[in-house]
Amino acid sequence: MPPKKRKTSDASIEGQNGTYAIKKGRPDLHRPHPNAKQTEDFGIVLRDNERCEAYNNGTLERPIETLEKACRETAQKRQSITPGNAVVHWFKRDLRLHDNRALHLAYQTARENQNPLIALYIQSPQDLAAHITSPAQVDLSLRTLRQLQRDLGELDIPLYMETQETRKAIPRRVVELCQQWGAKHLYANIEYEVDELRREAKLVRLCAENDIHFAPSHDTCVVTPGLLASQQGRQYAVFTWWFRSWLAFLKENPDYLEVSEEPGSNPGDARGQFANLFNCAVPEAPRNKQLSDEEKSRFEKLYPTGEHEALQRLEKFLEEKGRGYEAGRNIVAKEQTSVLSPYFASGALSARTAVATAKRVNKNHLDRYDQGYMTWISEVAWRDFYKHVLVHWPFMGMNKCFKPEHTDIEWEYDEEQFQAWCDGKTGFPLVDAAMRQMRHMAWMHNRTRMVVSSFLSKDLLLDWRRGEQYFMANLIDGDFASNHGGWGFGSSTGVDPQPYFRIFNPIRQSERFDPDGQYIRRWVPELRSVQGNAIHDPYDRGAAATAEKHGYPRPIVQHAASRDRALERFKRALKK
Ligand SMILES: Cc1cc2nc3c(=O)[nH]c(=O)nc-3n(C[C@H](O)[C@H](O)[C@H](O)COP(=O)(O)OP(=O)(O)OC[C@H]3O[C@@H](n4cnc5c(N)ncnc54)[C@H](O)[C@@H]3O)c2cc1C
Repeated sequence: MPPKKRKTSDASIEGQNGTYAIKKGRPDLHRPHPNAKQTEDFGIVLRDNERCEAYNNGTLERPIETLEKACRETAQKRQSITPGNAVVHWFKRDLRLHDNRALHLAYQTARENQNPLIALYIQSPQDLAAHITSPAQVDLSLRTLRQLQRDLGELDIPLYMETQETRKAIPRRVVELCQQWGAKHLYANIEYEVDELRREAKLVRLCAENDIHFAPSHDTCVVTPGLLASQQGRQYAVFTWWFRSWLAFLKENPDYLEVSEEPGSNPGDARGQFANLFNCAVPEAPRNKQLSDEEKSRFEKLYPTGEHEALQRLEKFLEEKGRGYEAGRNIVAKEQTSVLSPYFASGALSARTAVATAKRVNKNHLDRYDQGYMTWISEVAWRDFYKHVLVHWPFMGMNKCFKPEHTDIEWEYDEEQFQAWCDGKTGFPLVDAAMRQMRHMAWMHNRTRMVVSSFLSKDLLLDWRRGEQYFMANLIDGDFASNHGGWGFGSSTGVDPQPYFRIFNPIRQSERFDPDGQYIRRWVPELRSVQGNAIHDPYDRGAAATAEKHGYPRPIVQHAASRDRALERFKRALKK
């Protein structure tokens, strides 16, 4: 059955009917959650559950609706704006020329009006701090900007970059720059996090007041958030149903997989006209986001810079590993996955291009022919799914769980155990290997992300939000929606989660997904000489002397007892 279209959103943000209004001055929305005292020590602001209810029953406007309303209410004004002397594209997490919706629109407008196109990037240390962006990701973005500047330069398009310390100042600054350059048209792609949507809404109004045409574009998802709904007109909370609807939508609307052309060269003498904007210095990483020289060169080797690399990796992966993906993707030592997530996160690669390319090599099918390609397409769809979820249930971006009762679970805050988990010293070899892989590569295999998130939240019963934060602070592919979604799955507190009573046994997971211990031996040198099955549980399987000799820690918890404790704690909160 084809999906019904949701009423509150569309591929174009303009022309919608808003039905919600913010009820201002509601103290219930600011009341702290009973667990807030404990979480605030870890920078986790936790409000009571009324906020979720307010979004769910429509008495609190969603940030996407705030943006839609701003676009709707300024639409008439926008129509009256005449072309200026330039068109601006504001790059954010869309650092590519290929298949970039807003950039393409910007170039079209520039060409129609014989205007030069100017590209803009603003680094905001406050934004990086708020999103806990890892130094590895900051470095990748800055490297990508350098590459982008070169590519744009070949088209005579300048890339102006600067740092704005205060995130609140950004909308005003963007308008100022447009005015300085005589630009009457501004383009940008929408970011779906709560603060970003609200900022975008503010900018839409500010631009309209200042005679600048700005209506941001949907770009980062293959299918725009808000377009898929169940027969009852609701947002799906279960991936399987949502994915069916996603596939049906793309079959009905194949244009959603059409990639946008790259911009062409600027007309006339753009170099002469905007000479001071060419050769702009790429911003420095803020102090607390800097890498050592050794880390820089390590990450650059692991994740070479830019969209050309991303597109090559995509083609190579599909050609060499795509068919074997379904069979091999869970074997953690096999390196059967694409490792494209850093490029999706920095925007060097669009999800649309990824799915369109996979469809092409899969004889033009999304859900037939080769199982490897089909599964890979469905994995890329998970990325869309979690963004749809965040847009519809914005409280998920406010430290809340999908179901309010899950926010009531009583978590532990044992610092020593948390540190052992971070350091890869829990005494559970697969968990430790994974945490050390992340420390070295700023990346972790999906299977082990599931294992370590389950271990933190169930075996250690530590607040999953601390793990979520630690991942963001360390992953090169940190992406709020996917990370939150993954942690919601592992801790059984999110949408479509692992049921709370199904608790991964880290030793069993190790036997299944690293059967010969190759991954463990690679990342845990203390266990390299351990033979056979003992690699999964050295202290209980006759390799205690070797493990001890090399300083490998004993397990910090007993899985069976921890499991019982977790079940009891979940049941108590869920009143089972
Ligand atoms: C606890 C936890 C935290 C996670 N945090 C992040 C994160 O911060 N950023 C991030 O991009 N992914 C995150 N994921 C999802 C997934 O682990 C990574 O996307 C994947 O491991 C990246 O490797 P790859 O590019 O080789 O993936 P492939 O297997 O090649 O998949 C291709 C692409 O599909 C997408 N994808 C695959 N699996 C998922 C998934 N489960 N959820 C969402 N998208 C998916 C990614 O964009 C990925 O690059 C998390 C998963 C868990 C369980």
